[in-house]
Parts: sequence; C-alpha cells; structure tokens
Amino acid sequence: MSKLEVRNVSKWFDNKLAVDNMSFTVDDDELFVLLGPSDSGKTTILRMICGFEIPDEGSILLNGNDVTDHEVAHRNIAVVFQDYGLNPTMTVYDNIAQGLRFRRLPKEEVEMRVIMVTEMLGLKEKLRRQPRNLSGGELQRVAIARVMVKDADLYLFDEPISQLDPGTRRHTRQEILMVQRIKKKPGIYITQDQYEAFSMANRIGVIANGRLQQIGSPDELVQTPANLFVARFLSDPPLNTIEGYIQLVNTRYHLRSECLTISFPPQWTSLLARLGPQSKITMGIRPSIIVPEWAFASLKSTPRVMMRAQVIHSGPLMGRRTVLLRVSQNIEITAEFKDNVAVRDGQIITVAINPDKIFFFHPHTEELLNPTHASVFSMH
Ligand SMILES: Nc1ncnc2c1ncn2[C@@H]1O[C@H](COP(=O)(O)OP(=O)(O)OP(=O)(O)O)[C@@H](O)[C@H]1O
Repeated sequence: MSKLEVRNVSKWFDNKLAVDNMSFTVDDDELFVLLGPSDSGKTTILRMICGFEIPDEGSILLNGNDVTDHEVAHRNIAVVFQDYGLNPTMTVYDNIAQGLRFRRLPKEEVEMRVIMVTEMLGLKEKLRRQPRNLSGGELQRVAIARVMVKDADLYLFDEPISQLDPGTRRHTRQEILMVQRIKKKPGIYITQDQYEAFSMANRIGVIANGRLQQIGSPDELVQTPANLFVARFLSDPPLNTIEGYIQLVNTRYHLRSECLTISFPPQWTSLLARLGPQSKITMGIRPSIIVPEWAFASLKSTPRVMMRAQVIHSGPLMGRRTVLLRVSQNIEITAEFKDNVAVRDGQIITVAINPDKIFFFHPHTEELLNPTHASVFSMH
C-alpha cells in the first residue's frame, strides 16, 4: 500500500507565497489531478514532494513516513517533466534503462523491463535511435517510459503532454492512464487544461494563487463550485457574471439586477438577512443553462426566470450554437444553445433560466452561497 499525504505545506520565494497552507492526500491506484492557471504554484508543490525544494511550513508523508527533509535520491518517486529531461547523447534504450542501471538491477531484468514498457508505449522500433531523431510525441513517450520502467512509490507528471498536438495528446493520455493502472500506485498529474483534467481524474484539486480552492470529482466541481474562481475556470464558453442587489419587499427577499430579478424562496431568507439589504451579489450563469424560447417545452415544470434579449452575434460550435445576447443596455451574455436552430443578428428572442442552476457568490469572499440542496426554487 502506498499513500501520499501533504499536510499544511507552505513555501515562500522572497516575498511571494508560492504555496499557501496546502493539504491533500493521494491513495494507492489514484491519479489525482492538480489543475490551475500558470503561476498558481503547481510545479512548486510537485518539487517539494520530490525533494527539489524544502517547505517552509508543513510536512510531506510517503507511506506514513515523514520525508519532508529527505534528499531527492532517498524518496522513491518517479517524475515526468514538461521538458522531457532526456539525455540527447544516449539512445532511447539507454535513456530508459539509465535509472534501472543506477539502481544496479541485473542486465537481464533491465532488458526485460525496457522491452515490456516500450512495447506498451509503441516504442520498440525506436530503441536504437537518439532523441534528436524522434518526433515530439515519441520524445514524450520515451520520457514516460523512462519513468514507468521504475518501481516507484509515487508517480508525478508535470504538464507532460502540453507541447503535443491534440491527436497525440489524446493518445498519450490513454497511455499514461493505462500504465498508471498497471502500477497501482498513487500519481499526481499537473495541468492547466480542464478537459485534460476531466478526462483523466477521479479527483481534481483546483489551485490558484498557491491555494487549493477545491477538491472534488469533475461533477462536483461543475455542479457545486466552491467559489467564483472555480466556476469561472471550469466554464467554457466563459461564465456570465451579473451583479445584483438584495432587496427586501414585505417579508420576501429579491435580487435585482439590470436585466433580471430573482425572488428567493424561504430557504434563502436567513442567509440573505445576514448579508443585509442592498448587499451586492454576483450571479454566475453558465452559457449552457440559458434556454431559447423554441426549446421551452424541454423545461416542463421547472422554475424559470425570463429575459428579453437581442441577438448580437451567433456561431455554430460542434453541433451547438454560441450566441452573444444583449439583455440590457449595459449587459451582454453568452448563451450556448443545444440545438443548431439558426438565429439572425438583431433578432429579439425570449430566453429562460432555471434559477436553481444560477450560482450566487458572496460579495466579499466570492464563495458560493447556494444552499446545499440544489433545487430550492423548484421546491417552493
Ligand atoms: N525558485 C524560485 N525562485 C523564485 N520564485 C519562484 C521559484 N519557483 C517558483 N517561483 C514563483 O512561484 C510562483 C509559482 O510558480 P510555479 O512554477 O509553481 O507555478 P505553476 O502553477 O507551476 O506555473 P506554470 O503552469 O506556468 O508552470 C511563480 O510566481 C513563480 O515565479
């Protein structure tokens, strides 16, 4: 059994807090994806797990042993780096075998392992070549083979396929998953690409500004993002954000914005009362929850708020249609209609949104305010 535990780890570079009190665990057989934009601290946390950097605070445990201060060579960890990390003067075979020879494994075992892993990764014909005679995809597979040939306690992948073309990426992703399944050890995979994260992980940790914003399954992150950053980062086309102000009319709370008004059911009352009337709330509206008038039948009896909108521009997107809509003098939003019904620029349409699917964010912390029960508007 192998397990990685990262406990309250922080790291400063000069005055910059690159990793801020980060904690997570990765179990045997699990590929945990760290997903975040550039400069968010992903590589720094990985370098601390490997031993290339020492945390200023917190600890790192591998199989229950505290390895926080251990040298790189004393942690049995295998890493695939973004820049391949191959020796240009060695053949593919020697690059892959190097780590095993370093561990003084018998020659026959080295050969057997190299053959096995290169067969799996489709590299058997390239063993005598040097790295300069390989394509980007092949180089990346050699880097993966070099790591997979080892029996490590933990496997780390630092944006391993970011430099490959989309077709090769898909293929290489499958190979990494296949070998990870065979190894049955914990793995961490770093990426900036949410589609890559979603296609590989059971659990994803979203990271920004050195902080873990949320850990969850792809579904949890999409359905219940912890805050505005996560909702924005995972929305494609981009999340629409509209600001509104809380109003109390008789005993009922409403959120009024320039283009729509939401009347909240009683489940929201205590929360909105705490924030107070006139507090600003940001609404997050994913383009896919905006339904055009010709598809209202699909809403059946779900609750809805309606808006009049003018089509500014529309374009097809793989069987769907993205449409830029003006919904008030100052507000434009993007909708993604599931069907491909043609709309004209300038056309006036009515659209509906199920308020249960709107995200409401705290005015200061930007955390999600929605009650845990996803459908309070429908219950009302
Ligand atoms: N050795 C270092 N010295 C000074 N600052 C550093 C060092 N390593 C990282 N940083 C800073 O720490 C922050 C986090 O960097 P890190 O490389 O961990 O981000 P990242 O999320 O991996 O980014 P990318 O996806 O672009 O590789 C950045 O602002 C970076 O400039």
